[in-house]
Amino acid sequence: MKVVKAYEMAELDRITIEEIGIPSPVLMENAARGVVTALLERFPGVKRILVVAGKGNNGGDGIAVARMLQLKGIQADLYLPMGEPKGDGALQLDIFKRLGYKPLVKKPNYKNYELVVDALFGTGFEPPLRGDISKTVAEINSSGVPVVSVDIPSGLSADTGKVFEPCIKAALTVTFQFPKLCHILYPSAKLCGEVVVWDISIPEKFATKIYRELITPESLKLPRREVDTYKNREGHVLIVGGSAGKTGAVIMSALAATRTGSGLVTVGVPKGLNLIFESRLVEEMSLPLQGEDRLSIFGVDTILKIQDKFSALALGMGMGRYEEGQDIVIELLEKWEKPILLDADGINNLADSGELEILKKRKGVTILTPHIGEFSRLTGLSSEEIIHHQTDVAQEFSKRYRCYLVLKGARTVVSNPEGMTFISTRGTPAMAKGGVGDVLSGMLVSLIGKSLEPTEALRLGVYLHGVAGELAEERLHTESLRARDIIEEIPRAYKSIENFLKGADTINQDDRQG
Ligand SMILES: NC(=O)C1=CN([C@@H]2O[C@H](COP(=O)(O)OP(=O)(O)OC[C@H]3O[C@@H](n4cnc5c(N)ncnc54)[C@H](O)[C@@H]3O)[C@@H](O)[C@H]2O)[C@H](O)CC1
Ligand SMILES: [K+]
Repeated sequence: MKVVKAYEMAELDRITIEEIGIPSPVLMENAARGVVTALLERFPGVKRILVVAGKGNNGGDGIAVARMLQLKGIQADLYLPMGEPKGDGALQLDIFKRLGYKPLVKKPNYKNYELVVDALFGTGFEPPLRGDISKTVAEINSSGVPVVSVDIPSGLSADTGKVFEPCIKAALTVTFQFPKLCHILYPSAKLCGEVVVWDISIPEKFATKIYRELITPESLKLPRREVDTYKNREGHVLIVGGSAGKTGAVIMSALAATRTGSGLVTVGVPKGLNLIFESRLVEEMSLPLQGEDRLSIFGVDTILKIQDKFSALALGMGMGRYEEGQDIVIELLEKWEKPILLDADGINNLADSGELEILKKRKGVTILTPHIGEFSRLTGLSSEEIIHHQTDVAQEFSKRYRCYLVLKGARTVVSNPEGMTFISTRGTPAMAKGGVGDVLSGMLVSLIGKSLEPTEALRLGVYLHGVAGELAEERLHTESLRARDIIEEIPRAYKSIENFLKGADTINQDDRQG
């Protein structure tokens, strides 16, 4: 499913109205019907509703909602704090009045209602809120009455994860045709409550040029093993990293790669620490590299000499940040010709070197998997800028440096050099713990090493990781989840996606998905 910005929605709207000929009041009628349906499903038996409507089309939707509820015998009072609406909203008010209903003449007491429908502003709103209407928003919020927002909670911008104050805090938001960025990205998504996306007859095919998409299970392709396959054909990945005090990162990546399906997994680690890895790993092999408590630059030659043995390389987990580390990263980016995934200190060392341009010169596939902090180091952008515009900044970086990016956060965004971005809404706050990123990099390099098309591999890996985290949380407890528990759930996560694709909907799609 595509995720849109306000101007894209307006354009889709325009094409539908002008080129297909569906009149705008029909779209408004569809929109209002969606709000009424979702509202009554979520709040069955509700009797006293207040609809607060603005002067634009969002207000028009609200007036239609009030009319539809009244016709069902539910008290739905209409309050127009900014006066009578224009355009299609005026048409709606006329219909409302012809049916014998009248808008309230005085400011209502919000507490007299069981539910407030917020139809003040939608996609036409440009924050921040100006004028007296700020007070109305604050009063609705402080009334404690649950709010259903039409399209977007009034006060938010459709285009970003940023929260603008004051802003309506909704229990339910009913949006039209496509979710907007504010419904998906944090922190704005927290103000939307449950999000329902309602079909209002805008054809999906008009949205092909939109570069943002949610990762949904039906869009995934699982790896498939031929009956006559053998271990090398399933990929042999090399995972390079580790330093004194940080050996666990490589171990977790390696275990995750095995569970994700690699035929063979080798860890490339400082030889001074090799015994630690040998004693913790069973199925995985180790390649002792030059270096005592961290990798030395001489290890690069050792790796390059046997490059042919491997299908992909992951670099950086627990390697440490140091000058020689920067040289290791740069030399491998230059000379390793197969797919390379850079994570953690691999990214930090690249950022510290300031040699990002080297990414453009690579022949093989390059994947960077930064979390917000690492991406901030890499780009100089503030954490807020990144979080609020996660798809935009990921897209820009991928296009500029011709690489794949997995930008990790409460939402994770995958972007490719062509500029497509994919958002995963799977996962849980329980996954905010050390080691979880190392597990992801092991899973991703495994799928890349199995020769899946890179965008497909990253979309699947990120989704699988989120589902495995949710399953671990369900089995254990939010506070108790360890990164290793996620590895243990990879098999069940695979199964749940497989069952879903077979048509048995056993996937745990909770309301975080919207
Ligand atoms: N295809 C669809 O999605 C459909 C959407 N519908 C609804 O229409 C709105 C968008 O309507 P629009 O008239 O463009 O804008 P709004 O109603 O959101 O608001 C415009 C209104 O607000 C004033 N304004 C703007 N910024 C501010 C500000 N900072 N402070 C105060 N006032 C502000 C502006 O001057 C206008 O008066 C969409 O969200 C849907 O709900 C259709 O009904 C169906 C098709
Ligand atoms: K609204």
